[in-house]
Amino acid sequence: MANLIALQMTSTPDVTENLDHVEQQLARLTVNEPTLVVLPECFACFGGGDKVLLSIAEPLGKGPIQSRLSHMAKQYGVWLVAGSMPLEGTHPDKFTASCLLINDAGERVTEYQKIHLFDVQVADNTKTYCESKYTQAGSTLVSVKDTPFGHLGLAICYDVRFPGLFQAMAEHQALDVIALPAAFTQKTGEAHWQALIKARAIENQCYLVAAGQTGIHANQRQTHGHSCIISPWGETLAEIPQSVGAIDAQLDPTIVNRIRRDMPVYSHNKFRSYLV
Ligand SMILES: O=C(O)CNC(=O)[C@H](CS)NC(=O)CCC(=O)C(=O)O
Repeated sequence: MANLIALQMTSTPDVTENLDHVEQQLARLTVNEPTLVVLPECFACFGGGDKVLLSIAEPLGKGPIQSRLSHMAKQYGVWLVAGSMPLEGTHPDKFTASCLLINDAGERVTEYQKIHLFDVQVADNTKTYCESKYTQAGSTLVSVKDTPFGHLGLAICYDVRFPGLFQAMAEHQALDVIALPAAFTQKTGEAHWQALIKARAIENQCYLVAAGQTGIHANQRQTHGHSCIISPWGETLAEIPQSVGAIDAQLDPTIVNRIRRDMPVYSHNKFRSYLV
């Protein structure tokens, strides 16, 4: 057994304030089994604009944000999926939206760079989202086999709309958990969030831990919240509507195995590419 946790936040442009908040939440946990804590997209800095994000972008493996995350993971004995944070890319005017997986010894296990960027018109007060203006898209799928949580897949926010990403991660081995840091808009979240996260959990027959931003941010953007932990059968195991805080659920591998035994969609699938 293992424990799955999502932190829901209303992050501000102030990095120290946001990291202090993460630390307060971690300090409250009782950890006596492997614990995965998923932080929202842009947990360290939100609503300050792209110049601020560019100014705090760190090289991979170096810098105050990564160093503090590593200390916290070790001190509180948890695995961290550090939402997304800006890291220096290869383009001088852009950063990557990077999700770091840090183990309970404080070591970086992997980095995933958001692949699908949110260049979308939304009928809210922001109207035009153009993430690619300041974000350099990733192009590599990242999942990690053999974690204490099984085969763990990483995806960020808008990525959840592209089921092919998850199918590709599961090509050779089914996913056991999907970690999904997010900052869904209030508008699109109301319409689609729950259906999307449930669909990804059901079709992959895996746990899904979705950690969201919530509330109204410094730039007046409103995010949807509704952080959720979904079971491999599509049940909502834990949910926090629009407040700030933590939710948790148990990961039980026997449930995953039973669902896959009774309904073996993974082996029934005629569209896995190596079968075609
Ligand atoms: O740019 C930042 O400050 C932080 N990044 C985000 O908030 C990102 C890109 S704008 N948001 C999303 O991907 C929302 C997706 C979404 O809402 C949907 O798919 O409906």
